[in-house]
Amino acid sequence: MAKAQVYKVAKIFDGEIRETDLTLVEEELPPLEDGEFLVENLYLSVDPYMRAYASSYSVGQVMIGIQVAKIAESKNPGFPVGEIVVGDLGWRTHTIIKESHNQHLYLLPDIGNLPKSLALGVLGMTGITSLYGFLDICNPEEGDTVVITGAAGAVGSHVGQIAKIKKCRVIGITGSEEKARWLESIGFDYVINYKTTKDLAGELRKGAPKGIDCYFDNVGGDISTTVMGLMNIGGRVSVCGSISGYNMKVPLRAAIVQPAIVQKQLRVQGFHATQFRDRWINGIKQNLQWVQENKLKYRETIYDGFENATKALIGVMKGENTGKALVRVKASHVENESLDFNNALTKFKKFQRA
Ligand SMILES: NC(=O)C1=CN([C@@H]2O[C@H](COP(=O)(O)OP(=O)(O)OC[C@H]3O[C@@H](n4cnc5c(N)ncnc54)[C@H](OP(=O)(O)O)[C@@H]3O)[C@@H](O)[C@H]2O)C=CC1
Ligand SMILES: CCCCC/C=C/C=O
Repeated sequence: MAKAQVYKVAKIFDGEIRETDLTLVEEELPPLEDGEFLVENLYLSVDPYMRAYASSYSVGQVMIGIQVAKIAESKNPGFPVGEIVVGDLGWRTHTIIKESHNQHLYLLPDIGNLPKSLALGVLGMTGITSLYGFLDICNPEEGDTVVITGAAGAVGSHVGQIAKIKKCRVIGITGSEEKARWLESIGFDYVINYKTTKDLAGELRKGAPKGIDCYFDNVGGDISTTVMGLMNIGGRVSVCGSISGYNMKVPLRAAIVQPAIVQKQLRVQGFHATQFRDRWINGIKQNLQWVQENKLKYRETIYDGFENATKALIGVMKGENTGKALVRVKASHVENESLDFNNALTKFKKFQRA
C-alpha cells in the first residue's frame, strides 16, 4: 500500500511565512480503482502566488502547487506507467488521480533530453505566463522599450528574452548584482538593482532614453508607479503580479497611478495563466523551440528534498532564487539532464556555498 507525505496548512500565513505555518503528515493511500492511477512527485513548483493566495486557504487543507510526476501504477490505459504528468496536485509526494477529477492535469509533451523539471518553469506554467502574458497584452513591436520587474525570476527572465527575440530594448529591475550580471549575460540591455539605486527614475531615464513602451509588472508598489510615470503615450502594461505586497499584513499601498494612465493613455491589463488553457500545449511547444534554438536560456534554483519545501517558499519570497525555484522531491533523484551551462553553474555555486 502506497504512503504519501503531504503538507497541510497549519496556520494561515500572516506576514512572512514561517516553517510552522505548514505541517508535514503521512497518509496511507487506498488501492487503485478502475480508471485511477498513482503518481509519484518528482519536482514541486515553488511560486510567489502561493503566498498571494493565502487569504483563501483554510487550516487543514493540502498546500497548493503544481508538480511534475511519474505514473507509478495505473488502472487507466490513457495514463500508462512510466509516463510523466504535470498537474495542480498540491504539496504531496504521491497522489491517486481520477482523470475526470483533475482538469489541470496533462501528459508532458515530448521535450527530448531536457530535464523534466523544466515542465514547471520555462516549459510549464511560468513559461505560459511569460509567453502569452507578454505578447497578448504588451503587444511589443520592434524597437519598443520594455521594462520588466522581478526580472531575474522565472517569469521575468523569460519575458526579457522574448522581448529580445521581438527585437525590443529590454530593461530589467532586480534585487542583486549577481542577478543583474546574469541578466546582462542573457541579453538584457540595461539592468537596475532596485535595492541599491538611490534614483530609480533617473536610472530608468538613462536606460530608456526614448521612454518606455511596455511594462511587464511582477512586483507592483512604488517601483511600478515610478515605471508607469515614465511611459510613452499609448504604452501597454501587463500586470502579472505584485510580489512586493504579498507578505504585507495590510494591503499594499503605493502612490496612485491614475494620472500616468490618463495622461499617457496607457492600457493596463491583468491576466491569469489559466486563461490561456486552450493554447497551453502550443505555448509549451513555442518555448521548447526557442530553448532548442538557444534563443531562450533558463536557470533553476533547486532545493533538494521534500522536507525543504517550506524553506524553499520562504527563500523565494526573500529573493533567494534566480530563475525558476523548485523542489527536487527525492534529493537522490537523477535524470538525464542536458548539459546546460547555466544549470551547471547554479549547481556548482550551490555546491561551493554548501
Ligand atoms: N498572473 C499569473 O497568472 C501569474 C503571475 N505570477 C506572478 O509573477 C511574479 C513572478 O513570479 P515568479 O517568476 O514565479 O517568481 P520569481 O522567480 O520572480 O521569484 C520571486 C522574486 O521576486 C523578487 N522579490 C521578492 N520580494 C520583492 C519585493 N518586495 N520587491 C521586488 N521584488 C521582489 C525576488 O527577486 P529580487 O532578488 O529581484 O528581489 C524573488 O526572487 C509574481 O508576482 C507572481 O505572483 C506568476 C505566475 C502566474
Ligand atoms: C494552475 C495554477 C496556476 C496558478 C497561476 C498563478 C497565478 C498568480 O497570480
